[in-house]
Amino acid sequence: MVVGMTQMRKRKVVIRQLSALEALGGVTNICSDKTGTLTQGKMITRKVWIPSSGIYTVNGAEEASDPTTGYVSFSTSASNAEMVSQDSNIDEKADASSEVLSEKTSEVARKTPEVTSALESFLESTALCNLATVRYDEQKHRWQTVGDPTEISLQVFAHRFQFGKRTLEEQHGWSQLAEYGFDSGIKRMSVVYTNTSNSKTFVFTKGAVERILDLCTTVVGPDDAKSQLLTQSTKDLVLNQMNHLAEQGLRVMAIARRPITDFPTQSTITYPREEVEKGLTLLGLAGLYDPPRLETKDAVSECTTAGIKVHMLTGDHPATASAIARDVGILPSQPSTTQSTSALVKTAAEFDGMDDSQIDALPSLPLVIARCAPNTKTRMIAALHRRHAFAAMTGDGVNDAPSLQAADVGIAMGQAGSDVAKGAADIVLTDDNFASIVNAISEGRRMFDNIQKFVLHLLTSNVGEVVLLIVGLGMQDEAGFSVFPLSPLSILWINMLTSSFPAFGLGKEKAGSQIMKRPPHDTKKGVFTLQIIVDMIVYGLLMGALTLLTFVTIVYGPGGGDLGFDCNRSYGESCHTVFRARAAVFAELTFLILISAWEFKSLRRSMFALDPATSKASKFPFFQDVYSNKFLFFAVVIGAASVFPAVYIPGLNTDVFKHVGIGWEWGIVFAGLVIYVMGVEGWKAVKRWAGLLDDGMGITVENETKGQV
Ligand SMILES: Nc1ncnc2c1ncn2[C@@H]1O[C@H](COP(=O)(O)OP(=O)(O)OP(=O)(O)O)[C@@H](O)[C@H]1O
Ligand code: NA
Repeated sequence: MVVGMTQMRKRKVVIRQLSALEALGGVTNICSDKTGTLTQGKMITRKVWIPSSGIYTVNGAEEASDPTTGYVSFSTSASNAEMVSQDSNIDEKADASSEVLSEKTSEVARKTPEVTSALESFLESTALCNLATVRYDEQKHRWQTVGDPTEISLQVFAHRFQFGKRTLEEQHGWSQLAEYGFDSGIKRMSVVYTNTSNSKTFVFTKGAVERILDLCTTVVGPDDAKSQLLTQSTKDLVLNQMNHLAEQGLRVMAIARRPITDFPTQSTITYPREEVEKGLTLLGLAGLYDPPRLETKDAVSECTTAGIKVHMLTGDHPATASAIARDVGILPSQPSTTQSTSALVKTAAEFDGMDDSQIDALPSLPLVIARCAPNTKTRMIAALHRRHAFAAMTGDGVNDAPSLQAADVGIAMGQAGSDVAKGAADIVLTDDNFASIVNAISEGRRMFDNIQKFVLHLLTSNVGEVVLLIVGLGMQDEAGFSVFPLSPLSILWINMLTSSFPAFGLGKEKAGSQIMKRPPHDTKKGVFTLQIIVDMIVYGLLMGALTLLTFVTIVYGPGGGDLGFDCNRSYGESCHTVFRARAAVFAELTFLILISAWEFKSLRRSMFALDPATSKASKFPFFQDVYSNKFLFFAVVIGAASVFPAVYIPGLNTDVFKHVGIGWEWGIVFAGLVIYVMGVEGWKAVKRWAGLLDDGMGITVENETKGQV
C-alpha cells in the first residue's frame, strides 16, 4: 500500500483516503470538469464580435498571458448575416496558412485595427469588469498574470489595445464604486465604475450570453453614441453568432454596460444586484479558446478501452462543450445513427428538469452536461449510483464539496482547487490533469491485482500448512503421541521467510499489459472473488497433500513406519527417520510456497508465458519474466537458498528445526516441486480453456459494456 502511494505521488496524485487506492481501480465512470482538467485552462480571446461593426480575430497568439504575441485582424462586412457565413470558412488551418502568407507579403496586415468608439466601450467594460491582473515583469522579462483564465484572456485582449485595467484607472480616470462578483449559479459579474474626468457612471457586466442577453434592452449601434433597441431579430442574430463561435469550441462571453445616474457613492449603502444588472446595452461577444490538453485525447481513449465512461460536466455552453468533447473523443466525431446528439448532450436545465424516474428511463446517461451547477453534479452521481456505477467526480470549487463527497472517488484539483474541495476529496491531482486520473486508475487496478495475488499467496500457504498439520495429527507414535510433520519453529520460520519478502515482492509487481484493456472489477466483491477462493483451496490442498505425501513416503517407505519415541521434543536414535522426513517436508513446503509467488504473478497465464509481449519475442521467456520483478526474484531465490543451511548446519537443524540433513530424499522434494508446478499450470490451463472463474475481467470490453450506463 505504501509502495503504491509513493508511486502515485510520482504520477501527480496525492491519496488522502487510503481506501481510495483500491476504489480507483474499480471506477466505471468518470465525471470530469472541462476547464483546466480536460483543457489546459489557458484561455486566449480568439474572436470579438461587435454588432453592426465586425469581427476582430486574434491570429497566431501562442502564449495566453502575452498580449504582444500574434496580431489582431479586423473584418467587416455589409451585413451581419453575410459576416457569419463568411467567417465560418475560417478555421484553424486556414488561420495558420494565411498567417504564413501574410508574414511573407507584408507587415501592414499586422497593424492593430483602430479603436472605434464601439470597440472602446467594449474594451472598457472587458477590462474593468475583470479581477485579473496582467503586467510585464521587467526583472523576469515576461508577462505575468494573476486571476481566473477567463478573465485573464479578456484582460490580455484589452492590453492588445493599451486598454488594460490599470491604464484605464490611472490614465483614463476610471474608479470603482461597487462590485457584484462572479457567481457560477447566475454566470455573470458586474462592476460599477465612475469616470472622474466627466463624472459619468457606468455598470459594466459580462457573463454567459443567454443570461446577459435577457438583461439587455439595447444593442450598440454603428455609432456608439446611439444604441439601438434590441429586437427579436437582433437577438436571433446575436444567438446565431454565439452558436457559430461556440461550435468552434470557443467559450462565448457577452459584454454589456449601461449608464447609471442614481448610484449611491457612499460605499456603505448596498444597492441590490437586480437593480444594477438590468436595461443593459450589449457591446459585443468574445470567443475564448481553451485548447484541450495534449494528453486528454489518448487518456479518454484509454478509458474507453478500459471500459470506463467519461462524462464532461461543465459550466460552459452546450455548443462549446460539445465541440471540445468531440475534440477529445468523449463524443463520437460523427454523430452515430443510433444515439442522437441530444441524448448525449444535455444542459443542466434539461437534466434537472427531469425527475429521477425519467433519468433512470434514459437509455444512457448524457456524456456532456453543459451549463452545469454544483447541484447537477450531485444528481448525476445519484443517477450513476442507481445504475450501479462506481463513479469518480472531479471538482475545484467550494460548492463542489457535496458532489465530491457523494462520488465513490472524489478528485480535487491541486492547483485550481479550493481548500474546501480538497478537504472533501479522496484524492488530489497535483497537476489538475485528466490524464493523471487515468494513470491513477491504472495504478489502482495494479494495486488491486497485487493485493489479490498477495492474498492468494498468503491464504494458499495457510491452507497448505493447515492440511499438512491437521491430517498429520493422525500419525501417532507408540506412546500415542502425534508426531508433527514439521516442528512449530519450522512453521514459524517458513511463514516469516515466505510471507514477508515474497508478499512484499508481489506488491511490487508491475501492471500487466492488459490492465487497461479489461473492464473494471466489481467493487462490491472486493478482492475475495470466487476465483481467489477456489484457487486458494485448489492450490492449498495440493500443497498440503504433496508435503504430507512426502512425509508419509519417507516414514512408511524406507523407514518402515517407525515414528520413534518423543520425536517432537528432541533428537534421539529412534527419531532418525522422522527427522529426515521433516527436513524433506521443510524444504518442500518452503519451495512450494516460494514458487507460488512466481506462479501467482498471473492468476490465469502460465508462469512460462507470463507476459504476452515477451512470450512473442522469445521461446522461453521464463527467466526474463521472473527477473522483471527483481525484488520478488531475489526474495524467492534467496529464500530457496536459505533452506540448505537450515537443513545442514549441525545443531541448528536438530535442536531448532527438529530435522536432520538428508540425501536421497531431495529426489522426493524436487518431484513434489515439479508435481506442484504441473498442478498449478494444469489448473490455470483448465480455467483458461473452460473460461472458468473469469470474474468478468477476461471478457473484452466491447462485449461487456454494451448498453451499460
Ligand atoms: N469571471 C467571469 N465573469 C463572468 N462570467 C463568467 C466568468 N467566468 C465564467 N463565466 C461564465 O460562466 C460560465 C460557467 O463558468 P463556470 O466557472 O461555472 O465554469 P468553469 O468552472 O469555468 O468550467 P468547467 O465547469 O468546465 O470547469 C462560463 O461559460 C461563462 O459564460
Ligand atoms: Na468548474
